[in-house]
Amino acid sequence: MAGTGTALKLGLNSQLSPFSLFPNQHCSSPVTTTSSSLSLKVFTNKRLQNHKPKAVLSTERKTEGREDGRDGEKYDAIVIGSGIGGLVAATQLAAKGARVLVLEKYVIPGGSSGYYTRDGFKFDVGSSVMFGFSDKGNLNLITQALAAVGHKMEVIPDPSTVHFHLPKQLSVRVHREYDDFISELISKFPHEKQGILQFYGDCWKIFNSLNAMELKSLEEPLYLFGQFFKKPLECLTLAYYLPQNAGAIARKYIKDPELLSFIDAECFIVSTVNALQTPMINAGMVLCDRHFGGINYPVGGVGGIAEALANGLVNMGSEIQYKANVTSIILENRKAVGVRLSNGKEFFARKVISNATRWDTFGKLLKEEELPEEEKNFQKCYVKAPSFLSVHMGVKASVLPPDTDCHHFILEDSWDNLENPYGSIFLSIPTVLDPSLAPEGHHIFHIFTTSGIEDWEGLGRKEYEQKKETVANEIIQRLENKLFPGLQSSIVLKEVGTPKTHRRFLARDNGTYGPMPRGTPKGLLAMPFNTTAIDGLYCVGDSCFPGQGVIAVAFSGVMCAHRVAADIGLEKNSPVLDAALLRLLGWLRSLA
Ligand SMILES: NC(=O)c1ccc[n+]([C@@H]2O[C@H](COP(=O)([O-])OP(=O)(O)OC[C@H]3O[C@@H](n4cnc5c(N)ncnc54)[C@H](O)[C@@H]3O)[C@@H](O)[C@H]2O)c1
Ligand SMILES: CC(C)=CCC/C(C)=C/C=C/C(C)=C/C=C/C(C)=C/C=C/C=C(C)/C=C/C=C(C)/C=C/C=C(\C)CCC=C(C)C
Repeated sequence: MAGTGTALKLGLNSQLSPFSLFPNQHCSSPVTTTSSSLSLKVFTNKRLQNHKPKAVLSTERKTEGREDGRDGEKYDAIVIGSGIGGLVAATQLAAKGARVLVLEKYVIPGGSSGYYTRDGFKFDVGSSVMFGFSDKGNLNLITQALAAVGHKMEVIPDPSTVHFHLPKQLSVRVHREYDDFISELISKFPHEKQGILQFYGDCWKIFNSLNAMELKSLEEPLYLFGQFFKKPLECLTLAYYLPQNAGAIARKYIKDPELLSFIDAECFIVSTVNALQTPMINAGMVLCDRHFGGINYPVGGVGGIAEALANGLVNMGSEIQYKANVTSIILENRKAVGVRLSNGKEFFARKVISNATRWDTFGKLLKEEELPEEEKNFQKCYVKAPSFLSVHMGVKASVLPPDTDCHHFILEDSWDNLENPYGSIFLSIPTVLDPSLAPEGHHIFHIFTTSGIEDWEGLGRKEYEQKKETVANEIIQRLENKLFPGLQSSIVLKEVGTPKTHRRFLARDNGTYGPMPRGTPKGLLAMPFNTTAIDGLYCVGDSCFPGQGVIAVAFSGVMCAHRVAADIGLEKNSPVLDAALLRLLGWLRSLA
């Protein structure tokens, strides 16, 4: 690593372009790693060995034309975007025997679950808290997604999910062991012991029901009815909780307003809204998986997950192309048949799956089309959540008190600020678990807080840079005051990303963090699944059921792959039951 002074200078000056969260191709960046990421791995899985690898690095490497995707049905599916949602859909389909083409706008896979490197530090772009990464149960969807392409990642168990630092000096550590967490919470609210046990007890009812089921597409009737037949109690439990929210259930058992605010903070992490707006199924899933399978960090960083999935996809004979910016979805007779890139190239397939958000899919990739009723309903119930400001820093290790946890949530003075822009701060220090991510004697601080794009628009370049510096420094100062004395002076590298950064590099409308209910939702009832009103077009990712979160989008990918596989004849299907179920689901959504 360069000397400390040099690194700081680089961090603050030469690399802080308006969109400096991500690398350009001249610096130490994922670009270098991409080519090696496409190198072949030796798999023991027999079926993978039979596939001929076909790595395609960029659109320049191939000449494509209309006939390429169409005649002979070369591609069964095209996936727009390689976020975890898109990659899981693609790899699951490939594992079922489909031929898939993934088109990614950026230079590496992963979207919000990507990474970048600077001066010996390896930063996760977004997600650092990994659910679904254990080796037991049915809900370890990340482990399963990797296994489907013959890959297993080494993980480091996190002894706690998050350390909450809340108003009135309330400090709660969410221990990996459920009993330790519950005892700590009860010790802070002894008068609410019963309420605490009942609320988290309901969460376990949901988790255990989910964990007992085989997870596939809820839009596929043969599977859904089969599950009702095999696991009636579990399905009825889930159906009961499907339209409910965590806040309403918490209020049945708990009266203490401070404890209810704590439950709000628990839910805010999951959904960026309070408990009254958080679907109970999602709360149950997350608040229990962290104790059942635990939170596990992949050795080498989160970016390795997407790289392994992309490698696996290629090893199974499917393709991924980078720097492939899809600008429109091609329709024929109101059926999606292919996509067009910004360079004019066209690709065709039997099905098109969009991992862009529903706002981007219907607002940009299909902008000529009138918005279908279903999407109008979705937009009536859900708005784009604000984006976020992120600060990635390299700091001297001496600034960390002994036994510092990996993940922190900080809300200092008033519960009223929980959902306000810049109100609460998320901090991950992944080097606590995996020191290899930073040069010796250093740690990574990955800080983020909610922020709307409107705060960052209409500024001149200099003003924009100054504002980034000012806002980031305020956040850092708050962390220094609350937890890390001397933080400012321990920084050796700093990169600030704004909502504009996230809009540009993740191609998400307004840089949104994901969908957020407009009012009080009926649980998950209004959340659309993967099919759309356009024949042949499917959506996947966080604007689909069950919403935001890496494990949530992985589930969305599993569901999408199953529905598409049934539609192209790789899984059993029943067109008559399909039509009936899709109508029933549409009607249920209209009740929300
Ligand atoms: N745990 C955390 O700290 C954390 C932080 C940030 C994000 N996340 C999670 O990650 C989830 C997002 O996953 P996702 O799979 O829905 O999507 P994503 O936004 O991660 O990925 C979408 C991908 O599609 C690509 N793309 C979009 N439009 C395109 C186009 N027109 N042409 C080609 N490529 C295009 C983007 O470049 C990106 O790589 C969010 O729900 C969020 O919860 C978690
Ligand atoms: C169909 C009908 C009508 C009915 C029937 C009934 C049934 C059967 C049902 C069923 C259902 C199901 C299966 C469901 C499922 C679900 C699921 C799986 C879910 C999941 C979810 C998940 C989630 C939500 C997740 C999330 C996560 C997140 C968001 C995370 C985040 C994190 C962060 C932000 C980090 C933080 C940081 C710090 C603190 C630093």
